[in-house]
Amino acid sequence: MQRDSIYALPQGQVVDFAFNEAVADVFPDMIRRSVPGYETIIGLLGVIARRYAQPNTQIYDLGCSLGAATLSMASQVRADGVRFVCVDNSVAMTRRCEQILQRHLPMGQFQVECADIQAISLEKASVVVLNFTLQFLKPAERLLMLCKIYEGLLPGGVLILSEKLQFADASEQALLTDIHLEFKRANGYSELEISQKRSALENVLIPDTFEQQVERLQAAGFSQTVKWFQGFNFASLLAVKV
Ligand SMILES: Nc1ncnc2c1ncn2[C@@H]1O[C@H](C[S@+](CC[C@H]([NH3+])C(=O)[O-])CC(=O)[O-])[C@@H](O)[C@H]1O
Ligand SMILES: O=C(O)C(=O)Cc1ccccc1
Repeated sequence: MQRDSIYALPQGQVVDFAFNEAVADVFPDMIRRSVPGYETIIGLLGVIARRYAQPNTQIYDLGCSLGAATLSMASQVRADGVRFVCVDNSVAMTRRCEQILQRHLPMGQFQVECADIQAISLEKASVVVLNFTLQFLKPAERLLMLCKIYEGLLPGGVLILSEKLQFADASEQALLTDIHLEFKRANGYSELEISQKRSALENVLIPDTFEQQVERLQAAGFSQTVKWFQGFNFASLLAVKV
């Protein structure tokens, strides 16, 4: 695995974060050292998918990056005739994702598409995964995305939604942000790396509060929403279409 040193040297002017070739090259290391609980979430979302996957349906991995969520689900799901549809709008990611999935899954069991997740249509979905992807859409566009997912889900289907959280309470926000910084330091990131990446993400990753997430899921039609994981300021929810 290649080590992430993208923000190790001073960058006169830090440009907005993008999922380009350089990021794709180091992505597994970057996300593991940046998102507390990432590997646990990947493993456990496979267990959730196993419960909700229905025979002869599709499982969508939206903002799939290198396909980690799909690989976990493919190893867990037992239902017959399930197809994985992996979508990401970064060519750097989808090219690598295609190669990785080819090594692990039979052809015909998956499809990788380079597209904006807002532009695709979902069909016969029993499981939809948004693992740290919704946070990169413009806030005003997030509800419409969830409405589309709700429409595409079959009855009894599930959305697994993982997001970086913001907190309305200032002291909770300060504490969890601070512990997240400590987590990054503990994983070997320098103060320069941490601060340059923070600037790069400032206008790109805009977190919502847990309350906003639940309200929006309800507005989209989901009647049951459960938070099943939280690691500091990162959480994962599941929302069921009854
Ligand atoms: N509008 C969009 N359309 C399609 N893709 C998008 C869009 N916006 C962002 N992306 C893609 O969403 C992914 C977000 S990373 C997901 C990790 C993965 N789920 C994992 O479980 O390893 C999370 C992170 O890096 O914090 C990137 O690959 C973007 O190109
Ligand atoms: O690094 C951070 O602070 C994050 O919020 C997570 C992240 C992880 C990988 C790419 C972009 C953002």
